[in-house]
Amino acid sequence: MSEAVVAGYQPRPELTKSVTLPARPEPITLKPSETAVVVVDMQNAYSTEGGYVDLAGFDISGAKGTISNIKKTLDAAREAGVLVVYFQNGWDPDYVEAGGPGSPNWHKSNALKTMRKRPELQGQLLAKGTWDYAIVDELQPKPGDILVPKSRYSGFFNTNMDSVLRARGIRNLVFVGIATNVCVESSLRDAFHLEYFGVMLEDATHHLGPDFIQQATVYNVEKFFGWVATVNDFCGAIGQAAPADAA
Ligand SMILES: C/C(=C/NC(N)=O)C(=O)O
Repeated sequence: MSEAVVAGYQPRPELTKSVTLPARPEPITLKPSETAVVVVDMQNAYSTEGGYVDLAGFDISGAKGTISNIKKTLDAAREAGVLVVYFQNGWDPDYVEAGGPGSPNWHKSNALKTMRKRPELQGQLLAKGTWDYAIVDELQPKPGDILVPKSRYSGFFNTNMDSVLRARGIRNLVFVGIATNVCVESSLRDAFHLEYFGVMLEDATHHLGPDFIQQATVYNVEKFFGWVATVNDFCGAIGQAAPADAA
């Protein structure tokens, strides 16, 4: 699987001015040209009624607010010249990439389990080319954004995410998306082990499961793997690097 760059990109002048993002456990300095916002799996599957996680029985009523907070984040990031990378989770329509019974994914994936329980859904959940797999309308990628398809929870596993980032000199990753406790946390942990500075915008993520699980990931990120900030703080800080102010 390889990444795709959304066509029509107009290169912007390189922005070198650093900004300080108020974050926990302490503020973190970000240079826009070395920072990317990573949008994790904002597909109909994870945030729209009738999508996979809704059909699997998870509560996604909070997803609407998450979508609008992500939109705000992306508007501010693009304005400041920050790279936007989308992860898109799923498999080929025959589910070869999902793995068979020899893969733990076959046993743990709630999408695959839901389709085994309801065979009429076979071919519809997280299959490339379907509505379920598509990025939600409100967050459609823009020219210059990068799309990284992935087939497991972490966006660094069996993808070229690391090369894509290293080729562009990216050192800081600002994570938004769904689900906080699954693909966001898995990717942020892998980012940490690959020497990236990971920030999670807590109000631009949403969890699958009881509310305490969101707090568990926030705790893990803040204490062990990275930094936690809010959408308003990110937008305020990155706004300081808008082109008119660029050094
Ligand atoms: C449970 C689940 C989470 N995905 C995610 N994007 O966090 C899945 O893909 O089955």
